[in-house]
Amino acid sequence: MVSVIFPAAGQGKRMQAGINKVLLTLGGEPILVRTLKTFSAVEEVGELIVVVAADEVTAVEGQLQKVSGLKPFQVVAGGSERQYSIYNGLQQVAAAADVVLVHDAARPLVSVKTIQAVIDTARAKGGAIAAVPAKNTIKVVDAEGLVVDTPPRSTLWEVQTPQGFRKDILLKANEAAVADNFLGTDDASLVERIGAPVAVVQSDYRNIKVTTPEDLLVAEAFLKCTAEDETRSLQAAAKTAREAWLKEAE
Ligand SMILES: Nc1ccn([C@@H]2O[C@H](COP(=O)(O)OP(=O)(O)OP(=O)(O)O)[C@@H](O)[C@H]2O)c(=O)n1
Ligand SMILES: C[C@](O)(CO)[C@H](O)COP(=O)(O)O
Repeated sequence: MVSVIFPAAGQGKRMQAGINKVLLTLGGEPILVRTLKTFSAVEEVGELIVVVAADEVTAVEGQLQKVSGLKPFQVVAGGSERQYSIYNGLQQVAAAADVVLVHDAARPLVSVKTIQAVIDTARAKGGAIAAVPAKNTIKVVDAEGLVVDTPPRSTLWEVQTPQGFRKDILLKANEAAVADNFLGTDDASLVERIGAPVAVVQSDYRNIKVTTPEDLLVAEAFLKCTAEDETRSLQAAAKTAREAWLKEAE
């Protein structure tokens, strides 16, 4: 059985909405609800553990009880950092779970295909993370703002969530991070530290983390055009327009 922990206890400072951004509406429903519905569509997922700020637990629980079609869920209080929120969620994982996924509640456009691939790869390899190949050249920059390295782009992936691990591995990695006072920006970095393998699963560029106000615009646009065949029809329309433009110049 797969348990999924959803860190949703952030303050959404960069969104500047004055409230927890995962409660903002996207395409007519709260970001958090959209995210939970997608995971509920995955057969192997057995429980949803939603981690919110302590003063939001009761309200979020009440609202989620009104949503139909969700897998069994619990709402628990988070911590001051994403990693601490996940650690709190981990304490609640059911004994029957063999794989635990962590997924930012703020990534509502994740696909069922990516979730399933992360589950399968985590079971096979121990750890798996959704990611996309870097599109831009990435530089390593020192404290003075000088470039110190340009890693080959073919080796660089932009990491997303879900990130999935066999339960024992994720628990061990979190305990080690607590013991060493290590704070990572994603879950895999904790697992890498204990020497366990983490495999990359190619996701898609739509699985954005809604972070700043313009991300809401982008996410709404993606929602209007979710299926791959719709992307292809956009590509075809762009090609036709280009041909017309070139013809006009003749
Ligand atoms: N103490 C925290 C901080 C973040 N998160 C969650 O981790 C995810 C990714 O974090 P981020 O996008 O940085 O969200 P915020 O912390 O809300 O944003 P900001 O940094 O702009 O305040 C979000 O779903 C957020 O709710 C969490 O559960 N607990
Ligand atoms: C885990 C993550 O989503 C991978 O891209 C990201 O590192 C979360 O970072 P944030 O600073 O909490 O937004």
